[in-house]
Amino acid sequence: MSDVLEFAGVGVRRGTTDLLSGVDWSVEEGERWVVIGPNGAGKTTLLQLASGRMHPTTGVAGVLGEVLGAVDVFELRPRIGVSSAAVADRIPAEERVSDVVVTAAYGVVGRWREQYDESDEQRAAELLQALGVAHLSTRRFGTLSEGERKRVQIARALMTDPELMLLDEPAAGLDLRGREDLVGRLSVLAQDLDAPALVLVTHHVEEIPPGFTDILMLREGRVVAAGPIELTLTAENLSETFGLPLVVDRHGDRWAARAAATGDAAAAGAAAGDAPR
Ligand SMILES: Nc1ncnc2c1ncn2[C@@H]1O[C@H](COP(=O)(O)OP(=O)(O)OP(=O)(O)O)[C@@H](O)[C@H]1O
Repeated sequence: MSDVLEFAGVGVRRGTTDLLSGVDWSVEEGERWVVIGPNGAGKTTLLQLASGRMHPTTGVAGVLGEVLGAVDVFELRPRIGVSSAAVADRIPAEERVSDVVVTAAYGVVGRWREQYDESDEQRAAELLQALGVAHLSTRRFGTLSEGERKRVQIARALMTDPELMLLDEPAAGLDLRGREDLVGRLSVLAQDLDAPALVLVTHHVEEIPPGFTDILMLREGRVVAAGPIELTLTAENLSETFGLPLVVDRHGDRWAARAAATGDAAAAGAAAGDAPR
């Protein structure tokens, strides 16, 4: 079994709807994965499995060497860092930024009467520094901009020194400066050999931080393609994933995509046209 994630034939069904079907996916220690796909493709469902917050209906989902359904998820979850809008929504607006981070060590949101070790306070300060938000440590979380909140959330998710870190659309809602700042910081994280395995969900290839190694492309709950980014992130695969003819460009270590013009539609169009609806 892979060290981090090993999904074999994984499906999730709700009522008569298949949210995921036949997903095979392995994530090894040290890998940095992007999960990309259109709205409703099943990306968040996949992360819920990976974080031990949902069990598969079919197949076998291995997470950090344990099989979901045969492990106490309350022991598994602290080993996984999650940054998502759902987690952010649970953080009280009046919470001090430094407390947002340090409380992660105790698996709670909202500081009450807990006593925290000095070493925890020190680690929280270092993480806020690394994410470029140390100057905000005494501010209330609710007063931060969206970009600042995202960075604080990532610091919180790293606080427990997780073995796996899941980032659900970390750049959503950020302006260009905020996005570029975040992509740069995630790139530093991706290249840190001590960082946990990373899985980042996005809708946009422009948000792939340099240093990410692999990509899983999802459409309608099924894997279109998965593997090393340079080999897998092709116009054909992206067109099939999003169901329209797309052109993919690489500029150094960054990616960009746009709708194919009439002239280059032939290259990408066949893939999109043939894609399942
Ligand atoms: N409990 C449920 N019952 C029925 N359908 C559900 C349920 N939960 C999610 N879905 C559907 O499953 C599909 C996949 O949802 P999911 O949130 O995983 O997609 P996503 O790729 O994360 O989408 P987005 O990019 O919009 O966030 C969606 O069509 C959603 O409406």
